[in-house]
Amino acid sequence: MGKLVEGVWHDVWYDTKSSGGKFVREDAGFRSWVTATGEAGPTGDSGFKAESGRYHLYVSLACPWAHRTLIFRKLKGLEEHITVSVVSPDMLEKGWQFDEPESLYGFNYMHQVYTKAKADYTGRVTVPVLWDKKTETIVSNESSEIIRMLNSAFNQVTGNSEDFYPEALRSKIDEWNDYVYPNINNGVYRCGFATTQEAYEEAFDNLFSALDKLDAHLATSRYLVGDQITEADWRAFTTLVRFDPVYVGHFKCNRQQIAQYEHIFGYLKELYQVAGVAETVDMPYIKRHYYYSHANINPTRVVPKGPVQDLTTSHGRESV
Ligand SMILES: N[C@@H](CCC(=O)N[C@@H](CS)C(=O)NCC(=O)O)C(=O)O
Repeated sequence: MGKLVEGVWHDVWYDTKSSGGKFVREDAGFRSWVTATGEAGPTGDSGFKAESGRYHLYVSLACPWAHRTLIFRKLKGLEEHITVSVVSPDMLEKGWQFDEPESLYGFNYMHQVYTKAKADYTGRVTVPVLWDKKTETIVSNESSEIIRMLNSAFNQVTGNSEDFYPEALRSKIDEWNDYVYPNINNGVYRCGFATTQEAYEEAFDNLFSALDKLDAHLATSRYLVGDQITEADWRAFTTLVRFDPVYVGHFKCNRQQIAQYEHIFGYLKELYQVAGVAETVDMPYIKRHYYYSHANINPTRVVPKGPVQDLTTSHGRESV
């Protein structure tokens, strides 16, 4: 784990001293958009037109943010149009690395992808990364924006017009995202990476009150926003599916398991059972990444065997 400073790799853990023991996630550095026409999106430069075969995703199967992009690639029929490289589950002193040299340039480390895009880059080397093979640069390393691109920019390429961010529901989706991101998606990391008791307890309380609220909402609402699956659900899903196998133990999110939440558990199973989604979930890889890579949290690097959890059984959500 570390970061680039003016293009040079430094092996440093997160600085929580300057924030009272709290983990604060850095903003992403590359913020352009692929669009249907190649015009600029809401931020960044123009010139990234949606074309088959032009783009490449760098992901970790463990990372909940990268996982979002894999789900959208799958559900939007983009597998034959956007290629993928998967990093090794083990993120060690040199950050994300590849088990085999990656296919585009033969790089062994993810930080080489960043310095290929910007030789003097300063910042964390995160996944996911959406790479443009044509101009040889990073389009975006912000998953919330990558999934919006995948949701709509390639519709003419794929003929798939399924919409997980429909105009009429946007304000409700945004509202849920703004609540779920700090308290749940990043909330588990704020528990696990806290370096003071106070910072941990604050994150823990926020996390479980948010999960309580989610459970109550899902008692009467089939999905987060009404009766159709939206982006807000996929953003929640990637954290919920990792919760019992990883976050309960490794990140000390142990007031209760998701399996003990009546409504969230059925909701998690239903999302898992959507065609194609289970194929994006690699639980042995996910567990190996967290328990092996964060040696300051788990110095023995022993990966727990449990829990035994079957997400393919009846979810019972039809009646909600
Ligand atoms: N804003 C980014 C966050 C991505 C992120 O933090 N990814 C983590 C893995 S889950 C990462 O690569 N961390 C490496 C690091 O912080 O050095 C996004 O949503 O795309």
